[in-house]
Amino acid sequence: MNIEQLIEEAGKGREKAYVPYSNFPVGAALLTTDGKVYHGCNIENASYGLANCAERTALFKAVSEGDKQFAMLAVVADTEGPVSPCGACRQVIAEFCPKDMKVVLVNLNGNIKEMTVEELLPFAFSPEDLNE
Ligand SMILES: O=c1ccn([C@H]2C[C@H](O)[C@@H](CO)O2)c(=O)[nH]1
Ligand SMILES: [Zn+2]
Repeated sequence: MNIEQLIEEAGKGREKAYVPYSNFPVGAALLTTDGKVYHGCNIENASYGLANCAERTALFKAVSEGDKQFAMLAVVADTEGPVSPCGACRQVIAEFCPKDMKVVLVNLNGNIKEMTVEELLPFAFSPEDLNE
């Protein structure tokens, strides 16, 4: 699975978005090291603050199925430039994904920004910080 293919999968995730409040669908596709793809979409709620982003949906789906070895994440939304994941998602991405893993951020016009997990959240608070 290459970058372009994973971007296409993120688009499929976006089609499932439940966004009656923001009308801002976001899609994600999370590739495992053994080649499986988990799709994610944002899922909103009448209690607005309970919205779950596409990135966290994909990650939580994977972790809940026992997959925790990730190779790449793609995220797509209809933004002016490449979509920028929120702070909560950056923290969750940093929890589960290697620092040097590629995160591919795109919009519907084909603008692509490739970053690493560490670039997305420098100096992250991480599981190792809890070890004495
Ligand atoms: O990277 C992002 C940014 C925003 N959202 C969602 C949250 C909310 O449902 C909507 C508007 O913020 O977009 C995502 O899913 N991912
Ligand atoms: Zn988010």
